[in-house]
Amino acid sequence: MTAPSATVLLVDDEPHVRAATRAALHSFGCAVEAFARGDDALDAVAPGRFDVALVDLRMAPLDGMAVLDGLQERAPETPVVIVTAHGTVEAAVEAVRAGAFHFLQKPYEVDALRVMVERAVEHGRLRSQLRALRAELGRQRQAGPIVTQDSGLVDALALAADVAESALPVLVTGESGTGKELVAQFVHERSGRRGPLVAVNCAALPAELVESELFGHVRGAFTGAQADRAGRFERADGGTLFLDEVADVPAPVQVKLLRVLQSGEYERVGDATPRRADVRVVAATNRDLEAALREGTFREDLYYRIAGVRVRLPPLRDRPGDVVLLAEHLGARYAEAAGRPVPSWSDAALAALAAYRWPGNVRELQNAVERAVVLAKGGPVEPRHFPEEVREAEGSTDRPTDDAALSLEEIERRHIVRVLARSKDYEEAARVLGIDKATLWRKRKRYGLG
Ligand SMILES: Nc1ncnc2c1ncn2[C@@H]1O[C@H](COP(=O)(O)OP(=O)(O)OP(=O)(O)O)[C@@H](O)[C@H]1O
Repeated sequence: MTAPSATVLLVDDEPHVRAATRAALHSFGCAVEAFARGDDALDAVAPGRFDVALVDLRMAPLDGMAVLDGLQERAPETPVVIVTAHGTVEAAVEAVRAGAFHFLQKPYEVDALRVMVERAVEHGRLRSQLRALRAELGRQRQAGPIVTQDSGLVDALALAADVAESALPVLVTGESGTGKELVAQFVHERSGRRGPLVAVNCAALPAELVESELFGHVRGAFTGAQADRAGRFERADGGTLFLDEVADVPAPVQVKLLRVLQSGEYERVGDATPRRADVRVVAATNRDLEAALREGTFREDLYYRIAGVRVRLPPLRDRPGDVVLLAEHLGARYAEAAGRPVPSWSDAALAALAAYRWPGNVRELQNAVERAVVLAKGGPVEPRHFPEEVREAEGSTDRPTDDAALSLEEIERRHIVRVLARSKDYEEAARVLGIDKATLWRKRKRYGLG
């Protein structure tokens, strides 16, 4: 058997057929879960739990077609082989049309069963691989150039480019939506590594699953581990692993992470066999890792291992010159992908973009820009095409403001916002405003301008 660890779901209401099929499957190394009823079988189904399903067509209360339907809904990756009685080829063909992988006519030889299961398992594996590849391609297609004119960010990217070809880990820090994943792609593309870029978000996983997600597990390692499974390190072999929200790696797993970073060695959960992976790690966090160090929730040795090369991404509000640049870039890119004309921007729209604080950083800007391009229907983008909070950030929007009702302070704040948006750095803004940098800094703090 090519796939000795394949787990087969067997659904047949005849006890002797179940027993005989189970014995045959065991004899070529498969694990089997057998059910007499389709509804009980469907209750046991979860994505990735079975490598192949062998389903009898004629059963009650649920027949094979209904089980096929349920399987496609709950575990679309699992290939289904429909088993039919002699002379019911038409129904079997119908099942294949409805999405079954193939059918097997009773009575069949054990060898025919073996070949069918082997082919179905292989088919399922290829399908999963294809899906993973498509996801990777989608990820790569989305990645565009990193657009910035901020000198701090340019320096940080130059450092990332300098170390890209080495195997050194890189730590990318920045608020949510500042482009950490984009930097991981930037490093991977310049690394010359032929393997894939695989991403894992440690904060999105329940703590008890992080280890098995990173390193994989063997069948039976814990409840729900129905089959052997490769982890992200294994899948990223020869490539790059983007470890997002690294501060959320639970303490016991941090030790194992340190080990794989130092020696390339790790073990799957439930298996003592050491494995090796050649993986470059780009870690990211939007939290204060130094604070986590002080609090003792993040290991110091791991910190020094991953933070040797550090790329700091400033929040968008601290890169006022980037907002308009990015809006134009993202607007043109979106319009091109959506087959719409490249948008033009009214002055009021640009002023509104520049005045807003963008707590969700570039991701929020991207959403606002895409929405505006759609709503503007090919005409110039106006403030009314932005979400309310963006519209309201600037006084000079579509809604005329009664300037006479504003305090001097508010007028000063708005003027500073406007000048910051048009200046390439704080020095230039201070010059335009006719104040020194320290005064500008105090005013920025007072008005919450980054
Ligand atoms: N400087 C930039 N130039 C062009 N696009 C950018 C830039 N920064 C971010 N983006 C785009 O903004 C979106 C958010 O970026 P990304 O997903 O890399 O952020 P992140 O910091 O990883 O966010 P999170 O912490 O929430 O996961 C992406 O679509 C990315 O392509």
